[in-house]
Parts: sequence; C-alpha cells; structure tokens
Amino acid sequence: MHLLPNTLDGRLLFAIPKKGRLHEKCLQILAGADIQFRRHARLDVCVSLNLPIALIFLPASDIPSFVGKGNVDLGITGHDVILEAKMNEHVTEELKLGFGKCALQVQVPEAGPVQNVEDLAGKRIVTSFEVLAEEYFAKLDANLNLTGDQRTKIDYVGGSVEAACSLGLADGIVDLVESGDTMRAYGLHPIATVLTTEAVLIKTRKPLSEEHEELVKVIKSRIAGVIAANKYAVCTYNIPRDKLAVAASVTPGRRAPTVSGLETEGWVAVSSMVEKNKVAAIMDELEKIGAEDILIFNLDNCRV
Ligand SMILES: Nc1ncnc2c1ncn2[C@@H]1O[C@H](COP(=O)(O)OP(=O)(O)OP(=O)(O)O)[C@@H](O)[C@H]1O
Ligand SMILES: O=P(O)(O)OC[C@H]1O[C@H](OP(=O)(O)OP(=O)(O)O)[C@H](O)[C@@H]1O
Repeated sequence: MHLLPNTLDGRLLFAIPKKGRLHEKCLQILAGADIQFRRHARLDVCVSLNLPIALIFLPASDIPSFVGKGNVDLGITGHDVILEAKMNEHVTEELKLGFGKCALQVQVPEAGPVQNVEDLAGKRIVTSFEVLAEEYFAKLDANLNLTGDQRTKIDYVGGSVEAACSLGLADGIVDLVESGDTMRAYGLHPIATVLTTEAVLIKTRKPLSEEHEELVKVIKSRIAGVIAANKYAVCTYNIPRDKLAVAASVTPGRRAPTVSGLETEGWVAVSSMVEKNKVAAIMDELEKIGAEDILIFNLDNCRV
C-alpha cells in the first residue's frame, strides 16, 4: 500500500502515542469515541474510516513539538513531556484524561549519604528529563549560591534511568514514579517531587479552519464522554420518602439526583451518578440509612 500525500488533504491530523504507557489507553479512547481506523502494520499514519481525521502514531515525547509547531493539529501525550519539550506555550491543554498519572521525582539510594535535595545539589544527576531537571536544580543551585563547577551536573540517558546510581553514574536521578515498584526495586527513595502529570488532549495554537475547529469540539466532547463513563457509574435505590434528604446527600449526583415515585406508599426511587471508586462506601452508607434494592450500573458512554 502506498500512502499518497493527498490522502491526508483536508483531514484533521491527530497524534497518538505509538507505544509505551499511554498507547493502549489511547486506543480505548479512540474506540469509545467511535474514531474508526485500520492501521497498516508498517505505517504510522492512517486515515479514519468514518471521520475526516488522519491518525499519526508517534513517540509520546515527540507529540508536543509536532502539535506545537502545527504539523499536527491535535494529540494525546503526557503533561510532563509537553513541559520537557518546552511546548507549553505552543499548545493548549484541552482536556485532562485521567490516566498516565505519575510524578516526576528526585530519587536517591535509600542507604546512601544523600538524604535531601540540598545534600544532592552540586552532585551528579542522571535523567531522561534534562530540561525539567536543569530547571529544578538551577533554582536550587541559585538558592544555595552554587556557581561554576559547584553547580549540579545533569546527564541525559534515554531509559533505565533507575540503574544510574547503582552503576556509579549518578548520585541521584530524576524520573517518573507511579506505583514506586521500579524505584524500590533499585533501592531508591524519593526526596522531592518536580511535578505531577497525567495524559492530556492537546491542540496546536496555530489557527485551524472553521471545519477543523468544529471537528475538534466534537472529538473533545466525545473523549470527555468516554472519560466520564470510565469515572462514573449510575446508582439506583429505593428509599422511604422521609429518609430521602439524608440519602440524597450521600448521592448528590452531578447536578441533583433523579427522584421518581414508587407504587408503594411513602417510598421513592432515586437514580444518581456516583464516582466508581467510591461505590462500595456509598452503598454501605445508603444501606445504613435504610435504602433497599441498591443497584450499580456501569456506563458504556455518556455526555455529562
Ligand atoms: N509508570 C507510569 N505510570 C503512568 N504514566 C506513565 C508512567 N511512565 C510514563 N508515564 C507517562 O507516559 C508517558 C510516556 O512514557 P513511556 O515510558 O511510555 O514513554 P516512551 O519512551 O514513549 O515509551 P517506551 O518507554 O516504551 O520507549 C510519560 O511521559 C508519562 O506521561
Ligand atoms: O513507579 P512504577 O509504577 O514502577 O513506574 C515507574 C516506571 O515507569 C516508567 O518506565 P516504563 O516502565 O514505562 O519503561 P521505560 O523505562 O522504558 O520508559 C518510568 O520511567 C519508571 O521507570
């Protein structure tokens, strides 16, 4: 198959991480937003089958500059790599996506002599986040009046950053931590947080055509629906009318709970959106108040 340049003509270009931590979640989002495509095994560019969009599969860390420079219109990537690529002023963060959550932390060997960032200042740091680490330690060096050769040395590595201290390359590292498993496996512990991050939908600041602006709105709204459907469930229950006010305070919903009459005198049925990660505690509470027939339904999709 040959992808002719004019195949992309007029299409909104949407960058998706081609591998790594964000890839699978992005595919789920595309499916939930009904952005259909068939990707050829050797191609990182493919056109959508049902929308005037082309998907461009790129390394997550390259997406900010493609979008920032306007070669691509829209993208999904981490907030961290946008800052690292110094593209925060060239893109707008349209939507937080609720996955890819982690923290960029300064880490040192647990058993080593360095126990805080002041001890680490002036020593050797290894990281894949050169820009953010430089920024962080430049401030620290300035606060501690470290100048010239006294300043902290930052070295770049492309991956396996956690190995740097045990290999004698560094006194500390700056890398991402989610569960902390990798950090602990290397005998490291955090002494400072540079930033927290999650995946975001970004748009170029370069002006788009009216049609493309409209399409961006549609995509954004569909993706927001998919994210909300992952976050919320619907809780329904029956409750005596005199307990409704207390129960409604447990399930206030996004705007207000829906209350409908029941054939049984003095009882009402309530339906409300609840956060999935609070479902068990909410059901405990409702049961205590006197609710019956408490049901939880997952959402396939929604617009809220
Ligand atoms: N452990 C993690 N938990 C959650 N999000 C993460 C984690 N590691 C990375 N991320 C997020 O995913 C983005 C891409 O990281 P990833 O390590 O997948 O990059 P990659 O270099 O493109 O992939 P690979 O490591 O396969 O080469 C990061 O910039 C960050 O926003
Ligand atoms: O706190 P944890 O849950 O252990 O996650 C942190 C690890 O995840 C990322 O690497 P990843 O596994 O994506 O591989 P990479 O080193 O190839 O980027 C990051 O660079 C850490 O090494």
